[in-house]
Amino acid sequence: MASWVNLMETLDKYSVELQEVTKYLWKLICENLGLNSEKLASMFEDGTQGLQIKNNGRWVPIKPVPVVNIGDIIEILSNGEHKGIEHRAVVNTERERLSIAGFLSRPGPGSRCYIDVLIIGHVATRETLDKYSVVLQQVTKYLWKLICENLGLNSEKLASLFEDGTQGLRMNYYPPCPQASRVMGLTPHSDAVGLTLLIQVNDVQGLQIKNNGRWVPIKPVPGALIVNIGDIIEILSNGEYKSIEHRAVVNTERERLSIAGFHSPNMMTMIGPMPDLVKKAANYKAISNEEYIRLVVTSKLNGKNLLDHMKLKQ
Ligand SMILES: O=C(O)CCC(=O)C(=O)O
Ligand SMILES: [Fe+2]
Repeated sequence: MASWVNLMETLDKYSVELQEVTKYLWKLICENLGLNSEKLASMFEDGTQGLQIKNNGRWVPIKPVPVVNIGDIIEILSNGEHKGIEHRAVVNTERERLSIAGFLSRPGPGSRCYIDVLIIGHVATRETLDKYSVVLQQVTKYLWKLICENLGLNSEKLASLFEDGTQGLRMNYYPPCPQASRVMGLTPHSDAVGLTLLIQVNDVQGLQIKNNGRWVPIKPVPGALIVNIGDIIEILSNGEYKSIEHRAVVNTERERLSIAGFHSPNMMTMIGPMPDLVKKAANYKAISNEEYIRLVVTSKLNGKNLLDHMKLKQ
């Protein structure tokens, strides 16, 4: 399966194709403005630095690579947890500088919005990611069935909740760090979704899971999918399944890549214990999926703290 998404190759292609797309955009802009497009494109070949972002009150210059800025809407939706990034552009004494900003917005309910974000302007990987997304959905379907059988539920129960749900793909890139023991690639957390299917793209070890209070490294096995139980399955199963706390550490010499496929139920699903599984008492409260998402985006990524908001005191 990993051969379907060779991330290194994909990222290389992405960078080349992004340049192609940019060239195409220059052409369109120039046509619109009646300018010489060759001349404009040549100005971008080695980029001019000009963008600066504010960090701890200081202006930090950003190299001319594609930049993603968090916008004000995300700041509002996340109730200030993620801050819209203050930025400015300075001018150069000798060279002119141009930039293009792409604004990403969610194209309405549906399962493909994150994938669309990943491939904006990048037509070549649409097919690869589409294929990969479908394979992941097939694998989860099989897993829903197994989990239902384990829990003594109707075998279609979970599949019906997740069928029109949300699927998100995140590609994680961890650069090498000479002081690897002093930094964390990804802070300890459990995934707020139902199930995560993860591949460790290259053979650099980095994923660790918490078992009996100790961090256990997960060895990368080529082509293997790692299945992480997320918080939603813990809640729906009334605690029969426990979500797994995990983190990613970095390597001193080698970069590391992973792709996480997140699977959440459809928006109509109540996030609470399934009635068939409440034998004595519900261990978690039930809230709408919308409220749950609000809780997720306003909570800090910190171990399994999200579940503290959902647990009912017995
Ligand atoms: O990089 C990894 O192995 C972990 C990624 C992860 O936990 C996540 O994306 O939620
Ligand atoms: Fe995770």
